[in-house]
Amino acid sequence: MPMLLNNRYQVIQTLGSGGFGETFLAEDTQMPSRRRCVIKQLKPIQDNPQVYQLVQQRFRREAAILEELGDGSEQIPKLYAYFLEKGQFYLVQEYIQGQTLTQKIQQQGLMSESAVKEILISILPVLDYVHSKGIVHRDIKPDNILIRYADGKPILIDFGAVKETIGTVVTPSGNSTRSIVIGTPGFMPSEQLAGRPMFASDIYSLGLTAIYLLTGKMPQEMGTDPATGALLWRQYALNVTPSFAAVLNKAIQFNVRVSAAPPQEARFISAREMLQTLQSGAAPFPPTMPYSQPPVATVPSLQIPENTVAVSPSNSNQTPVNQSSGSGQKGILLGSIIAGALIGTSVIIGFALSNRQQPQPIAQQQTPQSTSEPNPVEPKSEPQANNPAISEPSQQTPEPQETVLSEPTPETSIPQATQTTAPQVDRTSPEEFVRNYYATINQGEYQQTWNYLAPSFQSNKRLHPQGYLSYIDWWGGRVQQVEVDRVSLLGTGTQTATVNAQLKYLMKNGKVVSSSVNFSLLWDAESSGWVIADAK
Ligand SMILES: Nc1ncnc2c1ncn2[C@@H]1O[C@H](COP(=O)(O)OP(=O)(O)OP(=O)(O)O)[C@@H](O)[C@H]1O
Repeated sequence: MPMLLNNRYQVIQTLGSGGFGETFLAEDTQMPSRRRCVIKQLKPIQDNPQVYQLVQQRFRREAAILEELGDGSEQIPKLYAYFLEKGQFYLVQEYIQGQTLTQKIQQQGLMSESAVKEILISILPVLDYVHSKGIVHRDIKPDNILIRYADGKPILIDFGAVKETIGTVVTPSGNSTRSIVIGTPGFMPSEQLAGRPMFASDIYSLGLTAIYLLTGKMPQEMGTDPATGALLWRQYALNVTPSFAAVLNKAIQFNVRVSAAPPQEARFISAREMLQTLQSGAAPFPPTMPYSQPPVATVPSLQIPENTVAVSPSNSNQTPVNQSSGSGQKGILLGSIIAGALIGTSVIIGFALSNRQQPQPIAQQQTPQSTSEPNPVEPKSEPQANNPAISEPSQQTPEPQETVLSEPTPETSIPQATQTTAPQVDRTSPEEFVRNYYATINQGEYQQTWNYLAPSFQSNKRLHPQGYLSYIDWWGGRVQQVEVDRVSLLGTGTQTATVNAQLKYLMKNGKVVSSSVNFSLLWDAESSGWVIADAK
């Protein structure tokens, strides 16, 4: 008797299976056409009622995001339904008839530069759209891009955020955390490995996916330059033009710190930037320019399967979970060993980067259309410029629309988080937090500092008309550095603090502007850290 899920979906075959559960091809018996669908089963990694309830809430929220993404782009499968059955979570998605990029290369051989460019030009707007919703895909690789038979368009599948949700665990002290890092060894940049996926992490993975299409080689199969750590891929793709090679090299740069590194040594900061560079046909920097690569790229020098793995950067006794790829190579044991090796690396990098639990990137902006330069207004002349979190609104920017993501859900909303009893020991002081905020900005870690803003503050349209893009326009584009002269505590509640910071902005145009900012901080129990609710 074939399996009937949710008393509705008739399973036809298993498409894949791994640590998170199985993926099925099924027929919807309650549709006249018995339309086909893909059902993804996800099992929570920790089995206890408290976790189950949390995962359930988060799963609902992630499902809402997937629904929105699928509805907003025809290159993302639609979410038809989600349900819970026998303690497991299921997503019912549109079935795309097509071939993964891995299957395509295996069957048809390497792709030409123009074919790869075409795929990038078609998928980058999708990625830009996903990022505009505050979502990092986390697992871009040849297995997770399908080329649809009907129109030849690339389709982005298998978003990692849902799996991360499934990886929710409760620590012995009773705090919940997303304890796992989702991604695929070789395709994952170091910041993601360290538990801090950024929008630019997807660019890195996409760059390596493009290199795979040109070379037929997985990242681990190619050597790295011992001096720079750069991936030595050009020898496998000799026909690639220098300008296209330079675009790909910029996509796979280790460095995502825009202000701290010369532009030629930093990764593209957004999908849109990469798209524009590709479309302009110009090299992003002279191809002979040296570039840096993540030293961690050399860590998994074993023969690594391209499977998605989940590793824990913060909880090393968490059993790593490995999910097999659709190609049928399981490699669970090897994957686990590698995941174990990565845990050590992750812990070190994770601690080096921050003491905060991985924040969920949340950005509420719609895909901004304007590519114009921001107004070169000095901080003093604009009230917003005195604000630590703001950027100059571009006058040509369309008003972003409210989205389902704009409203913090009860589970992540600051008010609720602040009702929870926060740990009273080992709390970073509010003053230290503010100093750390600017130190992190000075390091160019804008994604991280953006995540220090409460969702309601992020979605302040006056300050951030284009969401995160406005934020990095300001910090990455105009401000060279911020000097913190003095930080003083003005008041505290049990879960709140008001802090004044006396600042000096060193602007890129050479001006120096002094400013006084009052921060309203809230304690976020979920991430065990302060968040900025307001700044004036
Ligand atoms: N919406 C979809 N339409 C058609 N095929 C799909 C869809 N989603 C997944 N698949 C295919 O199903 C197979 C299994 O997919 P999935 O990626 O969910 O599992 P997996 O490869 O085991 O997981 P992971 O990539 O997370 O390790 C793959 O061949 C994939 O291409």
